[in-house]
Amino acid sequence: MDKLIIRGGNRLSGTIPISGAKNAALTLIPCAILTEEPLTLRNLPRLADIDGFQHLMNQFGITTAIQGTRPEDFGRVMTLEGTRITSSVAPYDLVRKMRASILVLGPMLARMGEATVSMPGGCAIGNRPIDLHLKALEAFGAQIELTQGYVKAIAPDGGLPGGDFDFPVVSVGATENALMAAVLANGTSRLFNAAREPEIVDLCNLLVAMGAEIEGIGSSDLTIHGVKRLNGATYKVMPDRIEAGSYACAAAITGGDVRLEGANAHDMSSTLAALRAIGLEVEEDAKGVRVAANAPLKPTDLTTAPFPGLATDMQAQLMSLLSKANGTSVLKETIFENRFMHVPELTRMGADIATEGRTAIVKGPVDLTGAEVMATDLRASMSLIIAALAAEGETQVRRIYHLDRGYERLEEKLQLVGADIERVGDD
Ligand SMILES: CC(=O)N[C@H]1[C@@H](OP(=O)(O)OP(=O)(O)OC[C@H]2O[C@@H](n3ccc(=O)[nH]c3=O)[C@H](O)[C@@H]2O)O[C@H](CO)[C@@H](O)[C@@H]1O
Ligand SMILES: C=C(OP(=O)(O)O)C(=O)O
Repeated sequence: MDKLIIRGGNRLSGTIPISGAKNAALTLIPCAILTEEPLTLRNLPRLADIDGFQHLMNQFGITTAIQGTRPEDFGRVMTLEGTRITSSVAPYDLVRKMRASILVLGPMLARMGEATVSMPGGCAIGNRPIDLHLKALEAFGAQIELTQGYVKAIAPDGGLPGGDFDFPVVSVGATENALMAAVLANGTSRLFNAAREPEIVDLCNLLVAMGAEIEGIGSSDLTIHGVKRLNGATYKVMPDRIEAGSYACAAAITGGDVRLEGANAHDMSSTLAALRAIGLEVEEDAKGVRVAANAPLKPTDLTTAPFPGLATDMQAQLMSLLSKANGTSVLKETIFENRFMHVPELTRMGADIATEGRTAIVKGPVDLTGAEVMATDLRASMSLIIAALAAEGETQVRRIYHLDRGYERLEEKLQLVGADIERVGDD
C-alpha cells in the first residue's frame, strides 16, 4: 500500500487548480438512471469514489464512456447512457466501498418502480444511519422492506404518487435521494427543512436541465412537480469547495500565499469567514480565491453546522491550522458524533488538543514535529498532511486510500506550490 512522505517547512506559494466536487459528482452520476437519453458530466474529478460509482452504474446496465483518461488531464468527461436498465440491485460488494451508493435508491425507484440496495455500514466518522432516506421515500408512497442487509423499495403500480416530508434533521444525502425520487413522481412533493448545501443546488440545476420542475432551489423548502419523463443533458460539475478550503489551510499553515483557481467563493463563504477570523487575507474574484498569511494566526472558536454554516468536512483541516494560532481555540462538531479521529495522530505530531464529547480545545502555538501517522478517514488524512507541511522533519502518512477517495492528484497539486511531498510504495 502506498504512503506519503512529507518534509515540512516549505512555504507554499503559487496557483492550485481546483477540481470538480466529489460530493456533487456522487449525486449527479445517479441522475443517469432517471433518463433513457445520454447524460454527459464534465469536470468530473479523477477519484476512487467516482470509479466505484461508474462500476455501480455499469452493474445496472448503464453504459459509460470517459474522455480525458490521460494522466496529465485534470477532470474528465463521462457520458452515461441508460437506454435500458437491466438490474435494479446495488450489491454489497460495490456499496460497502462507497457510502454514497445509497443515492441510487431514489432514482432507481423512480425509474423502475423498485430498487434493492445493500445497506451501507457505519464508518470512522460515526454511525451514519439512512432512516431519513427511507422515511422520505415512504412519504412519497414507497413500500420499504429491510432484509438480509438490503433495503428493498417498491413503488405502487403506476409509479410513486409523491408526497410531503419534513426532515427532523438536515440530511444532505436524504435530501438528494428524495429529490431524485420526486422528479418522476405522478404528483407534487414538498420537502421541508431540506439540506441546502451547494451540492444540492448543483443537483437541482442538473435535474432542471433534464426537464424537472423544482421550486425553491437554494432554500430549505423545495416543491417538486413530478414530470412523465426526463431528457439527457450536458452538465459541468461545480468546483470542490472542500478541496479548495483544504488547500487554503495548507498554504496558511506554511505562512504561504496561494491562488485557488476555479474556486467559488460564495459556496465556501463560511470557510472563508473562518480563515479571515484566523487572520488570513482572503481575496475573491470571479475566477477563484487567493489566500495569504501575512500576519500571526489568531485563535478562533468554530462550530460546524449545515450550510450556510461551517462544513463539518472542513473541521479537521481547520483544527491543524489552529494548532499554530497564538492562543486557545474551541472547535465544536455538531454533525457527526465521532469526527475527532485525527486528534490522537495530531497529538503525536506535537499538537496540544483535548476533546470532551463533541468539543475540541486546541492550544497554540505549538512546534509540530514529523512522525509516522495513520490516516483514519478522508478529512482526517488531510489534516495530517496540513500539519506535516508545517512540521519540523519528515512525516509519513499511511493508509492514504482515504485521500484517494477525495483529493484528485493531491501530491502533484501540492508540489505545484512548492511542497516537499512524494508518494512511495509502503514496505
Ligand atoms: C457524499 C456526500 O455528499 N457526503 C457528505 C454528506 O454526507 P451524508 O449525506 O451522509 O450526511 P448527512 O447530511 O446525511 O448527515 C448529517 C447528519 O444526519 C444524520 N442522518 C443522516 C441520514 C439519515 O438517514 N439519518 C440521520 O440521522 C447523520 O448521522 C448526520 O449526523 O453530507 C455530510 C454533511 O455535510 C458531509 O460530511 C459528507 O461529506
Ligand atoms: C465524509 C465525507 O465523504 P463521504 O460522505 O463520501 O464519506 C467527506 O467528503 O468528508
